[in-house]
Amino acid sequence: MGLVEWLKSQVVCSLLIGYVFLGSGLLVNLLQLCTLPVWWFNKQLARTINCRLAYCISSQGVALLDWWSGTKCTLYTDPKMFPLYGAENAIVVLNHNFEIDFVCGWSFCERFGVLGSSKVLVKKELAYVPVIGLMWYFLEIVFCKRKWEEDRIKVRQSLQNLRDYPENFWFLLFCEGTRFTPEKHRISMEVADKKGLPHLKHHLLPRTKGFWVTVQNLRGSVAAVYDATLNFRNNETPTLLGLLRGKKYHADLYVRRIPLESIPEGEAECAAWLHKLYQEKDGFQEQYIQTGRYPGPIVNIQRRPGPLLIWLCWWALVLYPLGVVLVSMLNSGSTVTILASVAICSAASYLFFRWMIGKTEISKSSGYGIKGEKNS
Ligand SMILES: CC/C=C\C/C=C\C/C=C\C/C=C\C/C=C\C/C=C\CCC(=O)SCCNC(=O)CCNC(=O)[C@H](O)C(C)(C)COP(=O)(O)OP(=O)(O)OC[C@H]1O[C@@H](n2cnc3c(N)ncnc32)[C@H](O)[C@@H]1OP(=O)(O)O
Ligand SMILES: CCCCCCCCCCCCCCCC(=O)OC[C@@H](O)COP(=O)(O)O
Repeated sequence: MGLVEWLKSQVVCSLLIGYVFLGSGLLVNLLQLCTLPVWWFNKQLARTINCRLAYCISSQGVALLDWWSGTKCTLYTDPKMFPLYGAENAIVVLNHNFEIDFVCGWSFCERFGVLGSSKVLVKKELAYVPVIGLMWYFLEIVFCKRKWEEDRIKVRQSLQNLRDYPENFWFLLFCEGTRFTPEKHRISMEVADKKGLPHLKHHLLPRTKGFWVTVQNLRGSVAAVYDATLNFRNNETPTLLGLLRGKKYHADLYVRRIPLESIPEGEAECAAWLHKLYQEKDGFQEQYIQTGRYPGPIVNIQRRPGPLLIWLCWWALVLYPLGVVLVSMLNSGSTVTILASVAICSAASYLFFRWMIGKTEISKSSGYGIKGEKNS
């Protein structure tokens, strides 16, 4: 391990990254709250401002992935479709096996210029995560309780609201509804048996209602579904903690563009279409595992410097006051007081950031998809 790698792996670096993320995030949240009056007289302007503000938060995840850890993201897709990515609204259907799949999603959004406006059908519990929750609220992200009877009206309404969104967006759907675990897989295959559906080897049985209601409500304002399959080289199971410690991974994403017109309108037909899509996705996963690559050609798309520049600005802006406080403490306080204050503040921010990271960990995944267990 070289000196730079060793430095990156030190807990103090993770602490500083967490501190910058929380400090800048809370500041952006405050600015987002200040946009509230703008919504009354110019909704589209308020939305555009909030896309830019959200970019200032989520681009830090991209900087962490692309620049700090140096993780490579390779895109397999039809080069003819390439010019459309980022130039149209799309629904993205992605497998849900990895703890950092959302960071890779952000990275691809950034490369195609839709990071600030990207959307997702997300579980309600994440609305209460500091920084991210409020950011998503102002981005009009669609929250669900994963209880269809309670969700159906709210989800439909939230989707309808997006029809006149002023920026191009990708709407991400993890149709499996929860992260893959062997137990959830076994149970979902029992459901597949009951429904007379073929077994999937690498995916949970997809939930179809969210997909159907999204297609139905965004038809006319979204041009296509991007069927996306993500994997990591060398059988890696990447983690956010790994990224924070500077560990480099290599993500491979296979994307197929499917025009929205080709998706059936009726609920049952749409559900059958999605089940077929997941059987195909399962085939791509199998091919990746066997051969280390996907069927399509590779399209080169480089990381961009924007997230790094913004991150550096945040470091300067957020660490400066911390430095001033430390220096004034050194000048005035007793050594014991200084050491105690530094230890308490470091421990508090470490625990807080560690709790947030816990939200991404599959070992702490919800009981959703396991019979009789609650969703959260
Ligand atoms: C060029 C580059 C292209 C792409 C780049 C890639 C990506 C970039 C894109 C965007 C990035 C943007 C943002 C990323 C940032 C952050 C995202 C982070 C993560 C958040 C993700 C989540 O929170 S996932 C959880 C929430 N989302 C979902 O759950 C979506 C899927 N779920 C649904 O659609 C559900 O239907 C529902 C939630 C709408 C409702 O759920 P509910 O459970 O109430 O109802 P269901 O109808 O689904 O369930 C009942 C039926 O299911 C059957 N059943 C029962 N048990 C199981 C089981 N274990 N498995 C499967 N099915 C089961 C049951 O029999 C019922 O069947 P019926 O036939 O009777 O309906
Ligand atoms: C520079 C540092 C940038 C780091 C940013 C990351 C901050 C962490 C904030 C937590 C964001 C939470 C996103 C979690 C995404 C996720 O993967 O959710 C899981 C759900 O789909 C399904 O949940 P489950 O049923 O529990 O499997």
